[in-house]
Amino acid sequence: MSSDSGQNGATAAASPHRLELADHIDDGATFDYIVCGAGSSGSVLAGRLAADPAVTVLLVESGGDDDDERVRDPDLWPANLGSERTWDHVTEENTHLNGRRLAYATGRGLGGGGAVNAGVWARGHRSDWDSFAEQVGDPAWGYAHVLGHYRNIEDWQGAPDPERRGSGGPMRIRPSQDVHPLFSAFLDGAEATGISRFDSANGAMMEKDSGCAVRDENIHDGVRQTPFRRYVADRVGQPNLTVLPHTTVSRVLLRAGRAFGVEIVREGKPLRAHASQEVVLSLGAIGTPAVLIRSGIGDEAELRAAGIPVVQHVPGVGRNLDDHIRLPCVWEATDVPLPVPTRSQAVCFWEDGTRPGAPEFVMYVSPAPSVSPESAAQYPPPERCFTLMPAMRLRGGSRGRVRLASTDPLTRPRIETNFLADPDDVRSALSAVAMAREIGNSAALRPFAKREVSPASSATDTVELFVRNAVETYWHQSGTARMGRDDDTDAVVDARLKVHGIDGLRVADASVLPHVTVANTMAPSMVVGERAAEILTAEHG
Ligand SMILES: Cc1cc2nc3c(=O)[nH]c(=O)nc-3n(C[C@H](O)[C@H](O)[C@H](O)COP(=O)(O)OP(=O)(O)OC[C@H]3O[C@@H](n4cnc5c(N)ncnc54)[C@H](O)[C@@H]3O)c2cc1C
Repeated sequence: MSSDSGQNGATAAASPHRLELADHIDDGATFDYIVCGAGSSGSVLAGRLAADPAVTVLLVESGGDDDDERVRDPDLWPANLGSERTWDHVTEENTHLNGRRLAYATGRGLGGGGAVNAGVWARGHRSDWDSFAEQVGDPAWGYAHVLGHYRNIEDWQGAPDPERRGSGGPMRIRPSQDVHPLFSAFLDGAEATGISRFDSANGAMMEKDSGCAVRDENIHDGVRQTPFRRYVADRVGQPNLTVLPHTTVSRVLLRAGRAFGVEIVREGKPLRAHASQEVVLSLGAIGTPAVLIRSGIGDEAELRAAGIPVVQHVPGVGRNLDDHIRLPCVWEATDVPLPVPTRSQAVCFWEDGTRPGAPEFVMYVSPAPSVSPESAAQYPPPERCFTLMPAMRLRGGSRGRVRLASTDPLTRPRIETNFLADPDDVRSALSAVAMAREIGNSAALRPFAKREVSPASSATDTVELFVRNAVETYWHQSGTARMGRDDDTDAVVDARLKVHGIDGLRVADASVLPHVTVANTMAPSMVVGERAAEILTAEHG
């Protein structure tokens, strides 16, 4: 392996954080496993597989290395948006959002979304995991089993909870420190609505219908703990692991119903890498369906229309795109000092009875304007303000779809979010905004709130117009290659993450989740990486 002379040149070579990454592979080189995508799931999987020195692993990533202050310092996370560290997808027009197109970024580079995100550690609710286990018919996806994965993943720094929290795992997790009074007031305001307060957002609270707490975060000594840094970086240099950045997977190589490698593009040149055991797609909920479709695995009518030879008719590929929608509501702030970093230190969850026992709503706070361009035009945010950001899950009728716009691997896919297509989701959005208004206008937040800016009304028509202009993604794209039972014709992979009808090909990332978890999706994506490692190790030794 030689030094990566990619984007940062000589200056970056002096950095103590710089890793000696591969800068080429031979055309036709063979590895036991090829893991495609070095994001939250792929990093966990590649790191776990490479722990066995007898196993060779190629980890391919389209983006660059992670030697970047915007990765290390979680307070700089917004600076990653629009940079080379993100795929800056833009959705198709959505008639339910007044024809708006949404910015729809995902992470790019070593660590993927886990290197650019806001550093919230949110593990998913018991009901999420139990519903996955039920949908795939395998208790190994259930909460009880997943708690074991979390105990292995975490090095928990908060109040001891040995039943639920791990110690000594790769990810150092702690409750947010030095909580600013704005966030304490937010928690007081949430409690005043009847929501109970918990010690941690990821302990017993993830077994209740509602709750509020200081958030947990994957930050240690001010440095973000990325899945890549914590699972892979220490193994870079091992002879059995090749990490190849700046390399894009164009398609899976398939013969007689079996995957035997991938076609990749590096510096504009196509190359092939072969896998003697398995190819795993961990390209995220937008990247994975795009590569499956380019490989001839997808809806046969769509493949034919794109001129791609049909290898396997799997109609669910790219469908069921799930996410949280975010509904930022703004208050002008008083002269009381506001926190400087834009990361929320508190969170609350609640349910509306759609899925009894499963919270549908989550809310964070930003001490800054965090609104869509259309909402900003309608309700200009003052210079000093804070934003309450309720978010909600979508019902089935509002799920979206990812399709190819071109067979070129670097051309953005077409993404339809379909947000708010289901009329019941409009009703839920109105109730989410009502809860934000109750907390934002509560006595607890009065010292911080000079006046409500948006929506500042309870009139249904006004709030509905506000909602359709305000909706934004929470960047929790999931579900586009979802797991399901063998007789579930819309599922893409089975409970063991194997692509239906194809041997030697698995998917391990947020795209396999049948629905988005209650809050953020990095930790659940890491569990998918852990499950994939558990499955592959059990099957291949
Ligand atoms: C701005 C932002 C803020 C977020 N905030 C939080 C948060 O605070 N907490 C939280 O839990 N979650 C957060 N998330 C979500 C979380 O980061 C993702 O859900 C999670 O990283 C998904 O993991 P993944 O492995 O499925 O995909 P990713 O982490 O996206 O990894 C996929 C990788 O595959 C690579 N790739 C894609 N296509 C190709 C190709 N053809 N060839 C080669 N490589 C390719 C990508 O570059 C990427 O590195 C945030 C996401 C974003 C974008």
